[in-house]
Amino acid sequence: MSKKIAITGGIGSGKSSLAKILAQKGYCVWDADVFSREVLFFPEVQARIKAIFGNSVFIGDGQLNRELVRSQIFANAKLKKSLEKIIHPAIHDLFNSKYRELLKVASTAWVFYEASLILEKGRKSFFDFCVVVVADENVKLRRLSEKRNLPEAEARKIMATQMSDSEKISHADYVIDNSASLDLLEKSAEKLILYLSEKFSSP
Ligand SMILES: CC(C)(COP(=O)(O)OP(=O)(O)OC[C@H]1O[C@@H](n2cnc3c(N)ncnc32)[C@H](O)[C@@H]1O)[C@@H](O)C(=O)NCCC(=O)NCCS
Ligand SMILES: Nc1ncnc2c1ncn2[C@@H]1O[C@H](COP(=O)(O)OP(=O)(O)OP(=O)(O)O)[C@@H](O)[C@H]1O
Repeated sequence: MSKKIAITGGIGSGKSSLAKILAQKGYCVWDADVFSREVLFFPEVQARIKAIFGNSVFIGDGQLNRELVRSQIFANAKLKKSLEKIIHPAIHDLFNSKYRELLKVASTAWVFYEASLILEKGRKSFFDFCVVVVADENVKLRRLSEKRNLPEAEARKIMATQMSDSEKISHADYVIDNSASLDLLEKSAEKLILYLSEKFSSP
């Protein structure tokens, strides 16, 4: 039986790093941030975003000016909600249509789905299993600033809109602490696979 396994966690916790390790091990891994970039090219999605944010949020080739939208939505909860109301249903539809296609050819595949807002949006029950990645706040802030060039003040603003790690942990089926090295994250990924293989029997 196929399984949908959510990987969630706060900004900078290491979801993408865990997802990358799993993909390197050959698992099927999808990324909600990639889906969100894809749906942003859908004409109906662009039209609705333009109606709220104005034409200037799209630059050449129909690309979203991400920095501009980021600065607007994390300073204005109403705008953030409006954007999510447009993008999230489109992402959900894309997931479902991809999942249906996958099941036609691989009915026992596990799909790992990396997405930041699964718990905030009450989407846990859509998945068979939910992995929460956490890391110490200072570690997340340092990584985001040094490796992603995201200033601490901006990172904190985004964190303030997300569920705290302690609350996320209370909803998790499995928790990975990624405060230490990438080698240790790889070991945690291996342990996770062993756990899932016992729980679900191998894919
Ligand atoms: C605001 C946008 C344009 C900023 O783009 P940018 O390239 O700077 O960031 P990126 O998309 O890589 O997101 C980085 C991280 O920010 C956090 N984040 C993004 N959107 C949100 C949100 N709506 N609420 C809370 N945190 C968010 C997540 O932890 C995410 O992993 C972009 O994040 C976006 O379109 N957000 C709305 C869609 C959404 O909710 N995405 C997140 C889940 S799919
Ligand atoms: N254990 C680690 N050691 C060192 N650097 C790490 C570790 N884990 C992640 N990083 C780095 O920290 C940054 C944030 O990690 P990552 O992108 O995996 O987080 P994320 O949870 O996917 O963030 P976002 O919510 O923004 O998508 C990245 O630059 C990544 O390379």
